Amino acid sequence: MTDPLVTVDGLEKYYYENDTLLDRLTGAEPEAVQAVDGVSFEVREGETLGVVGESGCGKSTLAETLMRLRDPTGGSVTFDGEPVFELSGGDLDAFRRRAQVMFQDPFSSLDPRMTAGEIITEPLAIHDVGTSAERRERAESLLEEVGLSADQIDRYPHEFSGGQRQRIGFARALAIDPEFIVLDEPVSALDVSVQAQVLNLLADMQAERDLTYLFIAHDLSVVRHISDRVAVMYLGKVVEIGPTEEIFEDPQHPYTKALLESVPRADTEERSRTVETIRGDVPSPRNPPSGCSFRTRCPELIQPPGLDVPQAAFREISEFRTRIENGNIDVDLRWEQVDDPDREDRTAFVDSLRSEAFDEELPAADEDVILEAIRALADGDREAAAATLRERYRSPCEAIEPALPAGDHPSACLLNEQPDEVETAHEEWEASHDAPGVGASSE
Ligand SMILES: Nc1ncnc2c1ncn2[C@@H]1O[C@H](COP(=O)(O)OP(=O)(O)OP(=O)(O)O)[C@@H](O)[C@H]1O
Repeated sequence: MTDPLVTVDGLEKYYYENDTLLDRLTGAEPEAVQAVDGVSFEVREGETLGVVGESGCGKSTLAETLMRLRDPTGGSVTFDGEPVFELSGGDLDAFRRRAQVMFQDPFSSLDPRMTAGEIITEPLAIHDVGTSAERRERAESLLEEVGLSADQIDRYPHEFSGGQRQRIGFARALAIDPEFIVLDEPVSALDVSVQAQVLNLLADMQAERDLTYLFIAHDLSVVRHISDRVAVMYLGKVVEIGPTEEIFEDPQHPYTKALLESVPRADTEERSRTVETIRGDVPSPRNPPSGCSFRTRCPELIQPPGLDVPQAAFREISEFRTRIENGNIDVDLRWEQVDDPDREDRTAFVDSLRSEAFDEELPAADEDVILEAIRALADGDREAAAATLRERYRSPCEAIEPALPAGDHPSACLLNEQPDEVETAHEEWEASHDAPGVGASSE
C-alpha cells in the first residue's frame, strides 16, 4: 500500500465565466471561479482516499479534471508514472480503461433509454472488447457480482430502485476491469439503510479486485469506514489530509474540527453537549478571502500581537468587520429602522447597530473602537469605519496564506506546523504588528 498510483500536483481548475468577446475587446479581466486551486495529494495503490467538503468546494471539479473529463488550468496528474494530461492515442485509451468514474445521482447518471445490460457493456463496446455475446455474458456475471440477478439484464433504469441503480452504475465502472475508480458521492442520494449495503459492496469489490478508490463525499461519516486516508477540502483547496483515524480522533484544522462537530452523534452523552456548527456561508470561489480562505468562518482566528479579546467577541468583531469591508451593512435601512429620516439621532443609530451585531460583552477599549466605527458608518463613511477596525483587529490569518507542509498528517493552518516560508512570513508579520493600533494601518 505504499506506491502512489495517482499523484496530483498543484492541480488547478478555474472556470472563466465572463470571458466573452466583449470582455476581450474591452480588455475586462475575465472573472475566474477558482473551483480547484492548487491541490496536491497521492492515492496509493490499493487504498481508498476519501475527499470531503461542503457542497461547492470543488470535489466534482477535482474528480472530473483528474480523470481528464475537463481541461485543467494548471498542475499535473500522474497515473502509474504517466503524465495524464499529456497522454494521447493508445496511451490515453489505456488510461481510460484503467481509470473509471462512478457518478452520484442514480436517477440521472444512467441513460433511461438503455437497458441495464447495454449500460454495463457500453464501455466494453467503446473499447471494442469481446463479441456482443461475450459482452452480454460479462454483464450477466457483473449483475450477479454487484448483488442483482442476471435475469434483470433487459430491464430499464426506471424499473430499479435507487440502490439498485447505483449497483448498475458500479457494475458499469467495473466492466472494463479498471485499477482505479473515482466514486463521486456514490451513496449520497440513497437512504441511510441502503447506503450501508452499497458501501459494503464497494469495500468487498475493492478487496476482491485490488482496486484503488478516490471516494468523494460531503459527509464525513460516510467516508470514515471505507477510507484509509481522508483529504478535507475547503474552497478549492485541501486544508488537511491524513490517516482516517487520526482525522477523526485528532483533527488539526479548525474546519475539520467544525465538520466533525456537525456530524450527528450516536451516543447520548455526546449528543447532549453543545455543538457549534460552522457559522456563515461558504464565500464565493470567484472572490475567495485573502490569506486563509476559512478565516471568515473560523472559530480559532488568530488575534494580532498584544490584543487579547475573548475569542467569541473577537469572532463577532471579525464578522462585523467583514460585513463592513464587503459593504453588507445597509446604512439607509438602519436609519429607516431607527425612524429618523433627518439622520440626526446618531446615538439611536449606534445603539441599534451595536445591539444587532454583537451578543458578546466587549472589553471597554474595544467597545470604544466599535462605537467609533459605527459612528463613521452613521456619517456615511464606510472606508473610515473599515480602517478603524482594520487597524486594531487585523489578523495574520488574512495576510498570510497557510500551506500544507510535508508529512503524514499535514494541515494548512497558521496555528499548526507550516512550511518554512510560511513560518517566516508569519514571524515577519508579527514583528511589524507589535501592539494593537501600532503599525497596522501602514498596510
Ligand atoms: N461549468 C462550470 N462553470 C462555472 N462554474 C462552475 C462550473 N462547474 C462548477 N462550477 C463552480 O465551481 C465550484 C465548485 O463546484 P463543484 O461542483 O466542483 O463542487 P462540489 O464540491 O462537487 O459541489 P457539489 O457537492 O454541490 O457538487 C462551485 O462554485 C460551482 O458553482
